[in-house]
Amino acid sequence: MESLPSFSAIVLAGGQSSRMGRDKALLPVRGVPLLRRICTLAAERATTVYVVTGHGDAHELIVPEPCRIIREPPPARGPLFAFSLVLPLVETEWVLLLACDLPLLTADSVREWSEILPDVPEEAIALVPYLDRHWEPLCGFYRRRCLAGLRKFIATGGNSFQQWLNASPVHELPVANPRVLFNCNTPADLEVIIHAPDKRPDEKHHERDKN
Ligand SMILES: Nc1nc2c(ncn2[C@@H]2O[C@H](COP(=O)(O)OP(=O)(O)OP(=O)(O)O)[C@@H](O)[C@H]2O)c(=O)[nH]1
Ligand SMILES: [Mg+2]
Repeated sequence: MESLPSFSAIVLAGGQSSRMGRDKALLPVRGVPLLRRICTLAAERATTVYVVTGHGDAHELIVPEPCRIIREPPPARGPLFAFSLVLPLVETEWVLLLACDLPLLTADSVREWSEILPDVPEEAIALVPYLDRHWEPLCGFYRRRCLAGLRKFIATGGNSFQQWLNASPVHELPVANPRVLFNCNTPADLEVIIHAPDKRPDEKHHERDKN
């Protein structure tokens, strides 16, 4: 049997959780903190998992053993910048970038998506879901060599994933079940996940990130 393509993972966990009102990464869903859940899932498939956070002391206690915590110095400068900080550490051609607030993402989806990697055109710098005329940048794969373009974009004052990806050659990642991308940003989103996890979380009822 052909072996699956290898990739690393970067989990971003250094946000301010201003809409949630408390650190999302620590929120338990069915007894497991969101950050711990996503790290465990990523570690099932990725060769190395990097967790980028400015909240290192609290996060160290819940991040599972094989993951590497990369402490980001304050002030937090947003997800695009945090990604650029850790990308130089990545040794595989592909890296899966993940937010910590994806409670419905499954290891099966990640495995399925990773099988597409060998077929992504050489010129593409990333394989990212595109739904409702928006990229879902914090649940997508990036080629390590996107770093040069990313640094240039940041140097010109850029901080939006949407703008960066719109200006770059990106391959769309087809997502059969968009529910797995559900993003838990607010107390209302958390309610849905805790009390009605099987209800289809409605796009209209959860706030999109402004990345
Ligand atoms: N390391 C790092 N992660 C970040 C930063 N900003 C956001 N993130 C992470 O990126 C992911 C998506 O961000 P959001 O869902 O907007 O989270 P947030 O910024 O904490 O929340 P809001 O303040 O409500 O926008 C989350 O996993 C955050 O923890 C940052 O400056 N550094
Ligand atoms: Mg979010």
